[in-house]
Amino acid sequence: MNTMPINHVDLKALIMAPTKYISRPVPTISLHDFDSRIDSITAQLIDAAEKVGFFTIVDHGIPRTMVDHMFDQSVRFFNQSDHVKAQVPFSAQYNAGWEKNAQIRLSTGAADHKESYQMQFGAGMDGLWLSEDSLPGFQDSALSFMRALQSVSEKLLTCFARGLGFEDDYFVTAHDVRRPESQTVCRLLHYFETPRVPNTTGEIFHRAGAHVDWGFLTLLFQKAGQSGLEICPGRDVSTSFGYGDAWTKIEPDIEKNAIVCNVGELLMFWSDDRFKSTLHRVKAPCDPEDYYGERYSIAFFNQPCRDAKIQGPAKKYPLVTGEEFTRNAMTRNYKALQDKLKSDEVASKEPQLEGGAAAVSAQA
Ligand SMILES: O=C(O)CCC(=O)C(=O)O
Ligand SMILES: [Fe+2]
Repeated sequence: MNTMPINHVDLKALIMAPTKYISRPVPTISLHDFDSRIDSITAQLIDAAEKVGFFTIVDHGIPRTMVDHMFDQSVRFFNQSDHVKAQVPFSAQYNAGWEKNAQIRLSTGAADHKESYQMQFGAGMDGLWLSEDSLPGFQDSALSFMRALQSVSEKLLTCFARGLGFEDDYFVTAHDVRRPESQTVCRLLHYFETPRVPNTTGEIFHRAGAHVDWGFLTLLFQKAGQSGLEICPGRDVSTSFGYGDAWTKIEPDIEKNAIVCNVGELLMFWSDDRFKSTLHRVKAPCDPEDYYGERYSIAFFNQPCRDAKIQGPAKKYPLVTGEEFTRNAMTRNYKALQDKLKSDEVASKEPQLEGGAAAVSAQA
């Protein structure tokens, strides 16, 4: 939810300036012996959500072989020709499907150089899976992986409910992926290799422009060596674009099979702003030490069911449904982007603002 007005600064110049980094501990939280340690895990999660908005979880029970298998499936998917992938185009209505170079971020006013494919659990995916003939076994593998992520997510949702003083199953029920109202999304991401030679046009090859996620909680897998994810630390910058601020790298930790988690705007809202959604990006490579190769990542966005009733324990904000929250976020971002494009005079064509992941700063 990018609620703050856009800073009218020369973003391009700031993006091209050498990035300032600070090191900042991003908590690592183990889920081992979850049932007997739930209170201690809850305390750690709450602390991380309040102070950083980003944390990693380990000992979550998803074997690395399963993660690697899903990355292999992702490579298989993206290796299909564009013509084939275009058979399952991104649908704004269902927030699912494939997009390429279509997600324009509010922070950059330009499209990310990437392609992504979003999958859901239910009927919203009708017609949005490639056929078994084109990609045998893909759908089964993806759904098994998504179910595994859902079960890890449910542990975290239970802790967040307990930490906020709700019944333990409160968030789990609101995010029930077996229901047709489910909006939870798994997103495969593929960023293209970036040329190392400085380009004469000055075009910046954004990977994922700075944004905050608007869902509840995002779980992200990275691949060994394919770095680039960065967060802009500090609570104060969580709702503005913070260019020029100091960033912190979140390197892939494959040895520990870590899942990177971040609080989305919805959890911030639902906690009456107690938990902070944090600005992050996949950096446009520009410094010599940056990673310029192609990058694959997998994000799982916990989203509430359309009919979930959303209001924090202190009722700081009026109650909204899951559907309204999503629609409001998209409308606000859509409008903000249009204003930005107008003011930047870069609106040479109508941006592709389908909503959801391929929309402005959506799911992303
Ligand atoms: O690819 C990544 O590492 C991050 C992706 C991301 O932030 C998003 O899709 O919301
Ligand atoms: Fe994100």
